[in-house]
Amino acid sequence: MFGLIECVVGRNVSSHSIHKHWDNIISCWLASLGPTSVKCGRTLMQYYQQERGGHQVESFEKDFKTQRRQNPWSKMSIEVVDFGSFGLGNAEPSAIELERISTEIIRAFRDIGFVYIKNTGIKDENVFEVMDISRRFFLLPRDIKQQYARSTDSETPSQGWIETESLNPTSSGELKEVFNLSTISTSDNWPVKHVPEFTKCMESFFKSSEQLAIRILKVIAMGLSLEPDFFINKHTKIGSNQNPTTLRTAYYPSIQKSSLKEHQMRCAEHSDFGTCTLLFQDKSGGLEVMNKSGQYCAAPYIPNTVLLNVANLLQRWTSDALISTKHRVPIPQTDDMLNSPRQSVAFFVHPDHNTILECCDGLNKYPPISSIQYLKETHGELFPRESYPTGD
Ligand SMILES: O=C(O)CCC(=O)C(=O)O
Ligand SMILES: [Fe+2]
Repeated sequence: MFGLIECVVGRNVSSHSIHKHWDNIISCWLASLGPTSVKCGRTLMQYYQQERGGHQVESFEKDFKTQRRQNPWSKMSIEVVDFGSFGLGNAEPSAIELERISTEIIRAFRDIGFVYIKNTGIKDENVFEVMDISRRFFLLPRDIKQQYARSTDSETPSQGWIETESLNPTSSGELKEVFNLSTISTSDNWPVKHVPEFTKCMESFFKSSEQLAIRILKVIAMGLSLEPDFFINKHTKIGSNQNPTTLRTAYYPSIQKSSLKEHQMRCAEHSDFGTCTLLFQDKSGGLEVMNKSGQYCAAPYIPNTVLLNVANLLQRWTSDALISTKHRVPIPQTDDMLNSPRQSVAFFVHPDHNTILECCDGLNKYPPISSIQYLKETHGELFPRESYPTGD
């Protein structure tokens, strides 16, 4: 799209015909809306405002909205739910208010599997602190980071630094590195010498994310007409080696176009494994979520929100009533974005290893299975050991 813009503006044509070209471009573009449309839309809107005067903006907005209605990707807009009354630091709100929150979240979970929640008590400044401190780790030399690499055959197979991974085996490798924290209050495997604040900052963010996740588990249960503690009781060992819940800080370096492999992504198409995920993106955004028609649309950064999504195990647990939706982070389109590193922080919520997952509607669509067995069967490469601690 931007190539096209430069190409047209670069031609020696009258201002009238530039506008005509723009109208054509916009019509074509609107007719073939793609994943980056939202961002392009804003840029084009600015063009209209700056170059053509306010009178055009109204018609542009009208066209844009009409086209959005006609295009399947645009049918997926991710709702923003206000969690303020139940945010961290607040006591439990009234039953009516809890019902509103749970109804709104479950509606989004049934529909597209993703929802933004705002006023959670976790602020952008907390998120950016994790990103700033972890970036200092990611910028260390490789041989130092290797000392903190995860070991998949340990009891905590996700803990530590991962240089590169492929969430989707058909992808050509992902352009990211990550550091995972799953067991807190263990003194080993922290780069204390190099980034002294790293441990404290990650552990503190882990604890706030866990507290928020517990509140979210409550509203999910209520929205499904289950006992409010139904899920909470199965997530009691978060932060220990009996539960694989993981806080992940991810660093996506800037990209050299010439070294890109075919179909390579920053984060390949996948769905998450566990109960649900809390995702925090930096201001550059970049995440895309698949809609029901199989098309990707942008799930941009929205200040002071958490992007919450259903993961595979919760889909199975709810007999597919809640949807674990595919998502990805593709290679950005503009040179500016290619030259900018990207960061995100995710909290992957999982039940305790020994939880027996039985379809919670009682209809037994899927046979009961323990949570750790499910992970071993679906992601054996990440959980290769014969057994993992369960506390039984
Ligand atoms: O970095 C992101 O925004 C998304 C990462 C993600 O989806 C994942 O690691 O599961
Ligand atoms: Fe994911």
